[in-house]
Amino acid sequence: MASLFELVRAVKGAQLLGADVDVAHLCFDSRKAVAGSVFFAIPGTQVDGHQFLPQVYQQGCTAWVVETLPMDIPADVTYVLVPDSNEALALAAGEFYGNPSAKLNLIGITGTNGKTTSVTLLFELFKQLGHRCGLISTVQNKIQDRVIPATHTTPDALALNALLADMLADGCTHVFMEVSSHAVVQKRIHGIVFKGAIFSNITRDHLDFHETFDSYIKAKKGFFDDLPSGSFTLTNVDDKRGMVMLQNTAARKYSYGILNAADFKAKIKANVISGLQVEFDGIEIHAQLIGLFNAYNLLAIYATAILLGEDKNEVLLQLSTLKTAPGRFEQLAGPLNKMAIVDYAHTPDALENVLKTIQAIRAKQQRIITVVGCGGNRDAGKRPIMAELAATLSDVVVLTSDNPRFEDPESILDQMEAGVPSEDRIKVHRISDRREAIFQAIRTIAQPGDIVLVAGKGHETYQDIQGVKSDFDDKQVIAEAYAA
Ligand SMILES: CC(=O)N[C@H]1[C@@H](OP(=O)(O)OP(=O)(O)OC[C@H]2O[C@@H](n3ccc(=O)[nH]c3=O)[C@H](O)[C@@H]2O)O[C@H](CO)[C@@H](O)[C@@H]1O[C@H](C)C(=O)N[C@@H](C)C(=O)N[C@H](CCC(=O)O)C(=O)O
Ligand SMILES: Nc1ncnc2c1ncn2[C@@H]1O[C@H](COP(=O)(O)OP(=O)(O)OP(=O)(O)O)[C@@H](O)[C@H]1O
Ligand SMILES: N[C@H](CCC[C@H](N)C(=O)O)C(=O)O
Ligand SMILES: [Mg+2]
Repeated sequence: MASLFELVRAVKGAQLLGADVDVAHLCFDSRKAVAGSVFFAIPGTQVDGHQFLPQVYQQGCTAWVVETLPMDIPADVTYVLVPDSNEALALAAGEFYGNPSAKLNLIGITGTNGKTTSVTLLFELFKQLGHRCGLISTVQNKIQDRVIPATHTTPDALALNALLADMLADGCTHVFMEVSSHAVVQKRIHGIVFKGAIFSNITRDHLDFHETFDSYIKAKKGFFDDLPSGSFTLTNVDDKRGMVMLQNTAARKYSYGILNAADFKAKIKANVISGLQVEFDGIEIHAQLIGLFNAYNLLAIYATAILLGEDKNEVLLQLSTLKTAPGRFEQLAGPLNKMAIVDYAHTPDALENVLKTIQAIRAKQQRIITVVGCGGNRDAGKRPIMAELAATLSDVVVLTSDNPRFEDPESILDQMEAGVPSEDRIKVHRISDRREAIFQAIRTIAQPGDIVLVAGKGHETYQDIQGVKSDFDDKQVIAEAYAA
């Protein structure tokens, strides 16, 4: 139980009307409201949560947090009027769970690409260094070795604080989490105390939500703007917006880079099929991860570990043992020397990086066959760009579906195909059924020794068609194609 007044005391401009009450739960979804909950009415992207107030009242919720006053307020309701109910929810959730973030070494990473890879590697590294750790990521959440399924890259404020409290209760000292741009805008991380914040890179994505690239940049920058002076920031100075991110932060500023002057530098000695040979602070290591972009991920991880006070030699020793995150550049060898690579590249930048990496490490005679699609009800602007990149950087392309959601798969493919340069049309096939596309690519199009990149879904285990998620796992389908 907690007093409503106590829960919202940190919310600027909150006006409590009515007698203070004890609440047993916090909730922002009428479908989960139970008697004794305080209900936060949130204006969303689909509906306005305020419209569910009469319903939650019927369900026994007589404590409300609202941004606007409803017409009729029953006499037994206590309500708090706030300027921003997302912000109020986040602060109340922190208070309800005892502000666990402040008692953990919590590291957050934002950026278009590399978040899951980096937090997963940090989590594994710190476990190997002897710490008890938590992980919050797109693929999964983990408390040491216990898996808690993830529904979002960054959970909502309530789920996030509950998870951090569980991690703390379990004895975790270090937690590594992804911070999505949606989470910053929707204040899912408001009030969370980060010890460190990392910026990986920014390129186009999510413009369905943010509308312009500038507002997407501002959303990511908001993460750093809100950090207190006791935290540290670590930014990629080789990214054009790396320094912009830190312009208004009160936190200590550190940088990493391969091309430009930085506090933490790496030198690439070799980038081959078996991994990377990289030099950090004058010491060369072999890493099992492949591709230049992973050198950036490794450098950010190395720098974070040093900033958290870990021993340099011990960190470098462990870095070389780390393996790729699920669905990130996973290689699956097949019969006739065919090789499939499953990668979560679902943005133009990621696809370009992955294809350039494959070009750099392949043997001359190996052709690249790319199977790729673009998600429905997501940034449509990336569709022609991704198809163009696939066509120009591969020998053969199979355009296919990737979670069409509520859109017509053929219309998504039309938009992708429009980006293919006319001279590359000849290379491009179009098979909207993803299973069929993978089978064709592996069994019919690939010749012995060829490489098939299956991009966009990585670790995902479903295909979302019209809101129905059916089992679909690229790795599983590849294995079936190999065995057929
Ligand atoms: C666009 C977006 O981020 N939407 C998130 C947002 O929902 P919303 O604003 O659309 O909410 P809404 O449906 O309009 O409802 C408004 C309010 O009414 C409430 N409601 C609604 C219906 C009802 O019957 N009763 C009720 O009380 C809702 O609980 C909510 O409080 O808040 C919800 C609750 O926290 C999230 O589940 C939802 O994620 C949706 C499912 C989603 O697909 N989000 C994706 C885009 C997302 O968040 N992605 C990022 C980045 C991914 C990455 O690149 O890695 C992530 O962090 O996962
Ligand atoms: N540092 C990086 N720079 C550019 N591309 C990268 C980097 N790291 C990984 N990638 C590419 O981006 C894809 C997505 O990587 P990852 O899942 O780590 O990113 P993410 O930021 O978590 O993405 P999401 O926003 O979907 O959660 C990878 O499969 C790979 O193709
Ligand atoms: N978290 C991102 C990932 C997209 C991955 C791709 N497979 C898709 O479904 O579009 C999103 O929801 O936009
Ligand atoms: Mg992620």
